[in-house]
Amino acid sequence: MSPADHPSPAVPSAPDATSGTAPQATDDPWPAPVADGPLDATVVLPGSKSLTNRYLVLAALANDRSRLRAPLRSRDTLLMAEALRSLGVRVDDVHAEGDPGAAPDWVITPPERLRGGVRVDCGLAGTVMRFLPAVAALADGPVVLDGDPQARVRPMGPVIDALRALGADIDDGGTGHLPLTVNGTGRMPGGAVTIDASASSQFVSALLLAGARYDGGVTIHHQGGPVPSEPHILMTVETLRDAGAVVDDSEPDSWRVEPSEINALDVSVEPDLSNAGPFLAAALVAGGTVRVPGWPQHTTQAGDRMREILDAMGAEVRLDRAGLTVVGSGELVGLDIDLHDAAELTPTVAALAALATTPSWIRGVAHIRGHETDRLAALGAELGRLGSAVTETEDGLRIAPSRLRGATFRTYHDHRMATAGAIIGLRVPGVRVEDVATTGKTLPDFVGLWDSMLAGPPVPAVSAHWGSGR
Ligand SMILES: O=C(O)C1=C[C@@H](OP(=O)(O)O)[C@@H](O)[C@H](O)C1
Ligand SMILES: C=C(OP(=O)(O)O)C(=O)O
Repeated sequence: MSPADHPSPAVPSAPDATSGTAPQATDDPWPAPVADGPLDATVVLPGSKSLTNRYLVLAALANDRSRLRAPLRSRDTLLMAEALRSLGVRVDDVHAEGDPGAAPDWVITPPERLRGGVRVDCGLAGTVMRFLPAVAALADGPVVLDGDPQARVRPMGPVIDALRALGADIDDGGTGHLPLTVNGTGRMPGGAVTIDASASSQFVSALLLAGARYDGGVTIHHQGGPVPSEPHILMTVETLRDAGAVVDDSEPDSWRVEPSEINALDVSVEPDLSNAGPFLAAALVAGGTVRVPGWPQHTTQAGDRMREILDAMGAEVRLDRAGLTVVGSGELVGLDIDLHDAAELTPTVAALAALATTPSWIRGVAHIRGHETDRLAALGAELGRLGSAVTETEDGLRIAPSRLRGATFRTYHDHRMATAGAIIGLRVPGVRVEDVATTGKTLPDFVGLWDSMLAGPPVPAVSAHWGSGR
């Protein structure tokens, strides 16, 4: 990876990070459209949240200017960019040469020293609230982190304790939650730490991403129940290696990042495969074909598991160089699945299961009670409100076939609850999704993309020569 070229025409920085980007002036609750026939759509998904926020963090800690091509601009990534700016990092919009019409890249210029004496808004973004304290420990003064009211109940204790054990001074008022202050001193000793990461893989990712810049690097041993969402840790390891860091992940539940410089990056962000989930699911529910161009052949994104899930539920799934194509008949069957490794797919899979003709059991996702909301309780309540025979278990959901009815589908500030409601609305008239704009957390203009998918391919323009006798 080579450092980015000197940025040419910079345009004003990104839009307001606190409100997201979604141009979603729409009714609330939003009447989810019913599909009136089989689909025939190609959906171009914006970049991955998880990759964009990892690249931003690494670029902020790098030894030179980096360039992120096709980054995701959504609430979570704009909050990350804004947080890094407040620490003194420059994040500029720069148009690719010869392509002024395309969305600008991000060019990231790290400062000499990360600046303290600042406040960071984490919103409801797990990646910001977990990754940023590990970065803030390298700042030269106090960094206060806070977020949305629901962010204040998301688990933070293990990452706070681990950072303390590695040399950070953190004041969380004894709560183990946001808000907290990291009293940075400009350097971190680092070393070895034991952590219980059973509540979130993001604790491990946070320590690894910043750990290369700690004096002694970081060695992490996990002790506790199984670590969820492991592909996300692999994503962290691979992005670190792309930036020249040396990472050892050869032993289970143990990771080591050596102290080193982080090289500047010049990378294109893959489309967000978890956000692709609801669109691909639509092919199964409405019947017809949905294509997602740019689906990577190799990826660490957990959303890649949608291929196996859709196949198991009855779709025809084809991955080729053009991207992913999913063809459905409108009939779908249930499945028995452990989603521990791909927990963020649970709301999408649960919505599909509620429309299936046979029972489903989703297991292994107890920790998603600590996601944007308690997702098991939220899915239990909202699928139940639509008439689904859903039972919440300690670590998942059991869903039996039943006749669904329209109702208001509450979303609890959770983007994936909103898209789950939209999936069911394709088949069930009268589903109204509360606060659909919450999808802006990871996907700008969800409603616009959904409407375009339902509208089908553009009608070919009438030839200028039509009727001219040729
Ligand atoms: O590191 C990341 O980018 C993520 C890790 C996972 O978190 P958990 O390990 O808390 O499930 C995932 O669910 C989340 O959407 C994104
Ligand atoms: C769990 C999720 O997000 P976060 O990064 O906020 O943890 C998610 O996007 O499903």
